Amino acid sequence: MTKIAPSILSADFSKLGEEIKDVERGGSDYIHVDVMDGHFVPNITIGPLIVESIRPITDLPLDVHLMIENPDQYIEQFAKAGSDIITVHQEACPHLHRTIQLIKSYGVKAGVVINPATPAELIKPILADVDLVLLMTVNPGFGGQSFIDSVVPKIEQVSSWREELGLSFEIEIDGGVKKGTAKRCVDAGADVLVAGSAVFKQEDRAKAIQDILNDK
Ligand SMILES: O=C(CO)[C@H](O)[C@H](O)COP(=O)(O)O
Ligand SMILES: [Fe+2]
Repeated sequence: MTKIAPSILSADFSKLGEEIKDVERGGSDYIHVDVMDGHFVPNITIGPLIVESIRPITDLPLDVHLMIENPDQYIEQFAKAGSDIITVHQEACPHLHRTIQLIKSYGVKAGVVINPATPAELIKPILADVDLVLLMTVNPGFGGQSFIDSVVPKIEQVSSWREELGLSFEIEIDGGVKKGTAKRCVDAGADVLVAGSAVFKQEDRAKAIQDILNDK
C-alpha cells in the first residue's frame, strides 16, 4: 500500500494544529516536516520547537526532512523534540555513516536524501544502514515547484538495488507530487509520496489525498 506524507510547508501556519488534524482524518500516513536553514537551501522554515509543539497533536510518525548544513549539530534536538524519522541530505554530510548512526543512537529511524542532480550511486554504500531513501523530484527549498521527470529512472534504480541487496528501506519521493505524477513514482517503485501543495492548497484534503493515491 502506497503511503502519503503531507508536507506542512504548504499548510496555514496560523492554525497548524487544525491543519495536521485535518490531514490525519483525511488518511495521512506520515506528517512531513521541512526544515530549512537559509544556507543549504535559499529559504528558512522551522526548527525543533515546532516539532516539539506538534508532537502532542498527532500519533502519526513525524517525518523530518533536514535541509540544513551541518545536520549533526541539530540531530539531538530534533530527536528529543519527537521526530520519528530524520532524513539528512547526502550533499550536506561529509561523514554520512556517522550521521546516520547518530540519528539511530536516539532510537529514531534514519533516512538519506539526494537532490535531483545527485547520482544514486553516491548513496549505494549507505543503503544497508538506512530505514528510508528520499529522492527529491524538485530542487529543495520551496513548495509548489514542478516535478522533474528525469528522476523517475533513479527511483527504478534504487528500487532494483533494494531487491538485489535484499534490503527493506522505504523509498520516498518529494516535490511536485500530485495526480498525474504520483502514478509514475509508484510504478517506478516509490512507497511513500510527500505532497505539500497538492494536499494543503486543496479545500477537501481527504479527497486530495485519495486523488493522489488513486492516480491511475
Ligand atoms: O522538501 C520540500 C521542498 O524542498 C517539500 O517537502 C516539497 O516541496 C513539498 O511541496 P510540493 O508537494 O508542493 O512540491
Ligand atoms: Fe520535504
